[in-house]
Amino acid sequence: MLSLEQLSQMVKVHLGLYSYADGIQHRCKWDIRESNMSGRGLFATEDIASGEVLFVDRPLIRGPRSGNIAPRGCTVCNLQCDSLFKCGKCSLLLCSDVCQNSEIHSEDCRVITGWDIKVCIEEVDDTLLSRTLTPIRALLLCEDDKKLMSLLQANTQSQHGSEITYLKQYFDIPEDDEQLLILACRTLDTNAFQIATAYGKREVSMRGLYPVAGLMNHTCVPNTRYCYNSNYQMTVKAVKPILAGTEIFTSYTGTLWGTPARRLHLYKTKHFWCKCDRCADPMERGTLLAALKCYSHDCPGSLLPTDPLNAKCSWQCLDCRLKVPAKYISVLQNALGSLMSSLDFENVDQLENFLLYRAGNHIPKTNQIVVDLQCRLIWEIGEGEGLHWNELSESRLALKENLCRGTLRTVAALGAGDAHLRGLLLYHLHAALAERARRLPPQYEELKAEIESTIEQAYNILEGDISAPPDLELRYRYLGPGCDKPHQERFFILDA
Ligand SMILES: C[S@@+](CC[C@H](N)C(=O)[O-])C[C@H]1O[C@@H](n2cnc3c(N)ncnc32)[C@H](O)[C@@H]1O
Repeated sequence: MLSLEQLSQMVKVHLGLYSYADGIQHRCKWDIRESNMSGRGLFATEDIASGEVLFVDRPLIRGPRSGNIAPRGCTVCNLQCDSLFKCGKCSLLLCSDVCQNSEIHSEDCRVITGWDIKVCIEEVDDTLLSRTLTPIRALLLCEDDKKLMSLLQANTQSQHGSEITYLKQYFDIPEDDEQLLILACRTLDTNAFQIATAYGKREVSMRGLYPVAGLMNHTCVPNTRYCYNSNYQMTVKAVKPILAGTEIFTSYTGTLWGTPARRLHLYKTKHFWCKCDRCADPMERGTLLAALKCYSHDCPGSLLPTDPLNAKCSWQCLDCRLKVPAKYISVLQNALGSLMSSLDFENVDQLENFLLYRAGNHIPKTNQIVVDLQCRLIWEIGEGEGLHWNELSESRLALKENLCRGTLRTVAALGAGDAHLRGLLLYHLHAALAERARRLPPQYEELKAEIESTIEQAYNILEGDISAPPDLELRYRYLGPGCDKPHQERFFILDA
């Protein structure tokens, strides 16, 4: 078996930090060690400052995600569009002659047409082919990259790799290829990251196998964030100071999900029950993201798990101390699920109405469902169809500002540091404040400091991130600190 030292060296060659040819090793501030969490992990070898880049990883393979309900898109440019057609030779989905004649497609097509086909080519399920394309691309890797892939953890539960059984309905896949495909599926399911797409672009969701990032273990309040550039490179940065000797973590779940939802997701997808400090704290650092309304009708209190590390524990009301067994909690959670599925998430009027006037009857305002609705409204108000800045009522503008402030408080209470979500929320708060100042110029002096500091902090967090709002930099230049243009000119970008 390969030692950690050898793995470290392979990883550093992959990152371009180590060259076998001249034996030069560039410095980096972390190493791979045995982790108390599980298997191996990344550890800081020196103190790392907040915002520092830890590494820039590139994917061994990338391509569409494996979910059943993934929308259809071009397998070369990833765009979801109306002009999709199937390649006549391999059945992969494409959107144009350019994509069909591309090198990416000719390689994909070469692998698939190399297998004997069992049915007529038109009968091949293009959705299944898209779902299996990322592991198929593992067959194109050079030997060194195949070796690096094989060194990553690969969970072997039966769900991982089952898509290859379906693929075999259509193709006679040689044994060696099949083994590598199954390994790639397992390795991807254990390690892959969803790749963010450009802001507002209609692309299919993609995943990438980033071997260095894949060595990071999970905690529910991680000390890093990551972002992508247009070449699919992933930059991992510290979101808070990381002391030498400390483990470097990422998160495999949503930041604003409550503990039961996060733990169940981690168990189903990554096969472990998280026991981090946040999971162990019934109050989730005061955020109460999992809280449910007390079972007792006349009590305004919130129910929380008595022992969050035990999925079958009873819940207790913070006010009246009523204890509710786990089976009734599931009933409550299912009822909430049904209530939410009755909402039309595209309809901002309906969401706003539900949030302001109905949600409180069913759910505490700290619950993750309410927080999720709040975020949906934040992202839409000012940007969505019919909700552009010049179309907004005063009350909607004020609502956006309040929702941003409330969600920023939740993110801060969690101790998430300069997480990506904080950057986005600061950007949206800035945008709401700038719109207020544009409408009421006399208020500008009062708002100026906050307009400047929110866009500066947002810029520092989101700079270089492909999913950042496209006007981030312009806003930073015109509305951030240090701009020497007169007031009216600074605001011209909002009118543009
Ligand atoms: C992407 S790998 C992380 C690196 C892995 N430890 C290794 O040795 O390659 C993900 C797997 O690591 C394990 N893991 C990660 N974080 C964990 C945690 N907080 N607690 C328990 N297991 C964890 C789980 O088995 C999970 O499926």
